Amino acid sequence: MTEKKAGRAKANASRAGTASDPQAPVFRSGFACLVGRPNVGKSTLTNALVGAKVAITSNRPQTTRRVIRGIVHRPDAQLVILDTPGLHRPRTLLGERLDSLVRSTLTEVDLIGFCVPAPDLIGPGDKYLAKELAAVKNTPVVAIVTKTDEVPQERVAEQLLAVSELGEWADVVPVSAVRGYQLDVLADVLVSHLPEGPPLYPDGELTDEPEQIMVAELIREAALEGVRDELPHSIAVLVEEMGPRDGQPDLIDVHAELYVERSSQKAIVIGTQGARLKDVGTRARKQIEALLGSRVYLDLHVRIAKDWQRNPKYLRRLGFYD
Ligand SMILES: Nc1nc2c(ncn2[C@@H]2O[C@H](COP(=O)(O)OP(=O)(O)OP(=O)(O)O)[C@@H](O)[C@H]2O)c(=O)[nH]1
Repeated sequence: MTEKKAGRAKANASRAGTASDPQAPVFRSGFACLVGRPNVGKSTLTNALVGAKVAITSNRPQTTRRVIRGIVHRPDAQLVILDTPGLHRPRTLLGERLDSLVRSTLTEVDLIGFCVPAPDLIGPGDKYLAKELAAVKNTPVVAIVTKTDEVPQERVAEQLLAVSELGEWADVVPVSAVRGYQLDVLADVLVSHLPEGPPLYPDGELTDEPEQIMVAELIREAALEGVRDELPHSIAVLVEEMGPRDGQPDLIDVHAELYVERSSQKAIVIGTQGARLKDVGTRARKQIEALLGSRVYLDLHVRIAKDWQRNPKYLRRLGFYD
């Protein structure tokens, strides 16, 4: 069953027995997915729309490797956002899998948000994506010009025009996730393109991403802070075990492994006499405690998994399936 159908089945099951009322105001629901080059602000926008930190942001490209959902609950609608990794031309096996993940996601959603940052000139990456999106039939695409706070009004206007010329968009909306500019307008526009339907998830639920994956992403984010360019593509985190400690239900033990590809990278992550790893652990623990609302003991090990990005065995262990 596809994700969309599974969601609908879940929703229908929970509403069985409810008589339909012809006078009831229209409720819309569905899945939207934000695509765009790496670093264009998809995660930040997801967080801003959802109003909680569910996707991981960083000023490094391609930190989002998994589809993470945020759910916007409104009185008139429910918008489930799939936050996709940056769609890019495949370079490694990992890249190919990301792309097939993104492509299959695109065909299963009700709506696509195509993000293009206001400050950057339209480049080959945006054109490549626009072409990909044109091939996705029967799904409305809303073009979103992001980071408008970084440039003057005239530049925003220029970019709106340039983006409009890139393809057939259902709407074009400028927005600043950081300033909260036009977020409500964007939410209205996105919702207007959703089909009528009942809520897909229970009220109050922000994300159904398994907690372990979110915890792994928080550790990865902490490990990436302030490191050199080569590392982001080479770090992966796997949470081996997570759960309340025996006899201490208010303390959650998290055992995680941080994979790098080479011993030189291991040295960078660990730092002089383990100082950096200790710092990464402390920062990650605070984030995890905030996420889980509980005290956390974080046990973090660094391992070398040579060429894990090209090794199907490691990719499977890290949750990237064929
Ligand atoms: N000034 C400004 N910066 C923004 C805005 N939105 C995002 N950013 C910054 O842009 C950088 C990238 O944002 P992300 O949300 O991680 O981008 P992404 O598209 O999800 O990136 P990937 O996960 O690599 O695909 C971060 O440093 C954000 O703080 C915005 O509205 N204004």
